[in-house]
Amino acid sequence: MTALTYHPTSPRRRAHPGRGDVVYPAYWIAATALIGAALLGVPLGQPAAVAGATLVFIGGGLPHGAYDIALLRRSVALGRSGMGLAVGGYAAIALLMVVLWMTVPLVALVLFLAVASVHFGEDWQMLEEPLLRFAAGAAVIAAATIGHPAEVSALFVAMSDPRAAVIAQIITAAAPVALLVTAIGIAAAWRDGSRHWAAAMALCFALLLVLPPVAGFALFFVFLHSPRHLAQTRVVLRDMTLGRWLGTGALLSSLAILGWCTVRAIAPWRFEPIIVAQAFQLLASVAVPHLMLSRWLEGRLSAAPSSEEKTLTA
Ligand SMILES: CC1=C(/C=C/C(C)=C/C=C/C(C)=C/C=C/C=C(C)/C=C/C=C(C)/C=C/C2=C(C)CCCC2(C)C)C(C)(C)CCC1
Ligand SMILES: [Fe+2]
Repeated sequence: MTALTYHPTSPRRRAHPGRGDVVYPAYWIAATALIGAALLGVPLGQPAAVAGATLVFIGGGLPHGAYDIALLRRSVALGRSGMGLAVGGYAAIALLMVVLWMTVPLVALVLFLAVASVHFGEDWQMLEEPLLRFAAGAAVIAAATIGHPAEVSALFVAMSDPRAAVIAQIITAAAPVALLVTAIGIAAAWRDGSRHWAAAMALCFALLLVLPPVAGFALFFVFLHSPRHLAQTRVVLRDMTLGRWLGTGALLSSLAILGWCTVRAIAPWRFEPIIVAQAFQLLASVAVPHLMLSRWLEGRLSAAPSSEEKTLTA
């Protein structure tokens, strides 16, 4: 992994050389283990393996959004009522997304995929062009879909309704363009010094293409996307004790799961999605406030660069 340091650059360049080049050894270990399992013929697409991958992406991925409110508190001074408003607003937006899943699941699915593309595109801070970043974000979905159209289509349908198969078809049609644009993004990231990230993402896209979709997604989400967030967050919240850091992650992630289970138990649902579909619906629900907050915080930081930003955006 590369140290989280700031690289000074020309004031006209948005992206800093080597910026965002954060990959931990755990990623290479997990990727190697998955390749080994696939070569040994482990059935990674079977229900038990999908359930395992679901546990991994919920347990390992959910905590990375748990510090959103703590980050907000570092950015603006919040009194008691301000805190209540922030937490309430965050939970209300997530709840609104849950209501969308209940009432218009197809709209929720389209919104989820769009939000995910923008959010995963934020990992590509080394790319200056917003369209390149969006394509790179969308390529995570595109690679899994073009590699396993039937499985992804079935998952989309399980999350929403039978018309979702058309969405999988549209993504399959658009996938070559997204992947081609992303290849340019990878080359640019490599050229500009973010070599660990470029190599890790190139391998991840290849694995998303060949491995069953939930396994490939768990690898990306838990070992590439979340650690980047967590590393940046830890820099800002460095004075949090380890106990409080772990406690916040565990508590808020558990609350999000508990909230999901409560709503599922008391609200009238028209359908009963399988567990992996529900796990993606839960992610989608917290993804919306997570994206809104991360964009707002980034906007504030770029409007008022501070010494903290120098480390935060490294
Ligand atoms: C603070 C707070 C809280 C918590 C929170 C949290 C914990 C968050 C998290 C957040 C997060 C954690 C986010 C995430 C995001 C994610 C995403 C955005 C994802 C995406 C994905 C996708 C898009 C996928 C796709 C697919 C499918 C679905 C199938 C298969 C294939 C594929 C892979 C393609 C609460 C609510 C309790 C309360 C208030 C405050
Ligand atoms: Fe995230």
